[in-house]
Amino acid sequence: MTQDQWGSIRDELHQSMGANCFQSWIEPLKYVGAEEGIARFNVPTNFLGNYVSQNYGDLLLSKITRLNPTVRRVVFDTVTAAKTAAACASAQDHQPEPLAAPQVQTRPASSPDALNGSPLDKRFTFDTFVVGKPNELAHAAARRVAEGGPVTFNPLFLYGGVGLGKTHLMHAIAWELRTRHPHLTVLNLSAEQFMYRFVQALRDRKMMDFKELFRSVDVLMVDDVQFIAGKDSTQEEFFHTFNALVDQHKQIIISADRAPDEIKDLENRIRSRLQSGLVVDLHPTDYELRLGILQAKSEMYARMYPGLEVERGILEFLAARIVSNVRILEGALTRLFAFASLVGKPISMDLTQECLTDILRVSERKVSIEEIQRKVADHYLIRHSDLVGPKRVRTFARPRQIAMYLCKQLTTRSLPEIGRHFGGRDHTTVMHGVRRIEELRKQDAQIAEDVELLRRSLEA
Ligand SMILES: Nc1ncnc2c1ncn2[C@@H]1O[C@H](COP(=O)(O)OP(=O)(O)OP(=O)(O)O)[C@@H](O)[C@H]1O
Repeated sequence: MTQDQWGSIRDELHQSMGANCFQSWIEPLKYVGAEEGIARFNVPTNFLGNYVSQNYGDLLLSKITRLNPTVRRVVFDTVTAAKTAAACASAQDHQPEPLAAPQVQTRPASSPDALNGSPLDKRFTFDTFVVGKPNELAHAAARRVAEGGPVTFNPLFLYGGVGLGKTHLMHAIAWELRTRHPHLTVLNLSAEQFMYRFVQALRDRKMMDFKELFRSVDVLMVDDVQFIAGKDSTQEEFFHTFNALVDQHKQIIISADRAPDEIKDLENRIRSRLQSGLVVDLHPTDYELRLGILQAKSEMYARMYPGLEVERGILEFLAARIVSNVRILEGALTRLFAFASLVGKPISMDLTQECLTDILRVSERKVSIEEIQRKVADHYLIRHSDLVGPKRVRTFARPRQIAMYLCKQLTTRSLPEIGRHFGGRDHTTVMHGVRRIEELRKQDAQIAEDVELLRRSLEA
């Protein structure tokens, strides 16, 4: 930031604070320069430095970062005439006095564009976000907002269940804006942090600062907005902040675990404000999206653990079995790679089942062997007795193998148990059947489609 730019910030502050306040607190600041992310000011007394830091620190930082996004901190050095003289004298003695001047600092911003909001997670970018049917609309809307053009829908309201990628998308927007429009001030924080800051500002009588800060951002992102339900004063302040930013055509992005009209104890005026832009939901993941995410993450892990890789069959198994949320899916893969590298074994199906027993048990869906047999028999228009009976003609043998394969994929039953349900067959017969279908799925499009159809109808 140049001295001229500081001059223009001073003018703005003069306007907004009023002459008295400005003369008391801002006029005495001497801007020294900005280096390595720190903007330095000299102040004549410790008291003034402390006061300005506590009461106007955030405001100054927000104005400075708008002009110079690399600045993360504002530091006030107390420079008195006596100290300057002492420093000169000691320099002449070649005994430099340690710089006794206390440095009063504003709290460091987590990253330049987030001011003091939540730090942005480096992993949460558009590049690492896997798009599928359940999240394609949310992804498209996020991309649109991240372009940073004229504000078309305000707010963008993203909602969906736990671990479905809301925070990931919000951070991706922030990263993208940072690259495309580095001059924009993006504040990203959770609704809980918003409330915390609000309460603190009330307690410290710094509401002016609070209001100024929130009204000075170009893009405001609030995660988990359902948190403010039932908290009346926070809602009130949020409402005013929201309106002020919308009036200035500043983009707001909100996330929540449910739609605005499902958030209880939310004032109606806020609810209708939240609905006034674009409301999009992230649907629960489907099999294809889970598989896509697993593939992307396993490629990443394969780079981190040279020599370890995971076969598609195992990824398909995990995608079919872990249906809860992406966080658990990721956790399973992390554990699998860490475990295999610790025990020094390749990632096999046995190792997967051993290492993930607890996750697989919790995620076990209530699909029974009987249900699978019934669906398969209906699909191929054969009788149940032929499906499990001894006849080896292909019209019965192929559906039987498909049913065995689905039992292995969708239940936690062991091979011998599955064998018992198929007319007391041996576990090696079941294993052969499962492997056969694994191969055929790659070679025979009709079988691949049948298996997929059956799996979907069993999962539904
Ligand atoms: N489509 C996706 N592609 C890649 N990773 C994803 C996707 N969806 C979610 N994830 C990952 O899943 C994890 C959980 O996502 P995130 O934290 O964004 O969920 P959330 O919806 O904000 O959940 P919560 O409501 O618990 O805060 C993150 O590690 C994220 O990277």
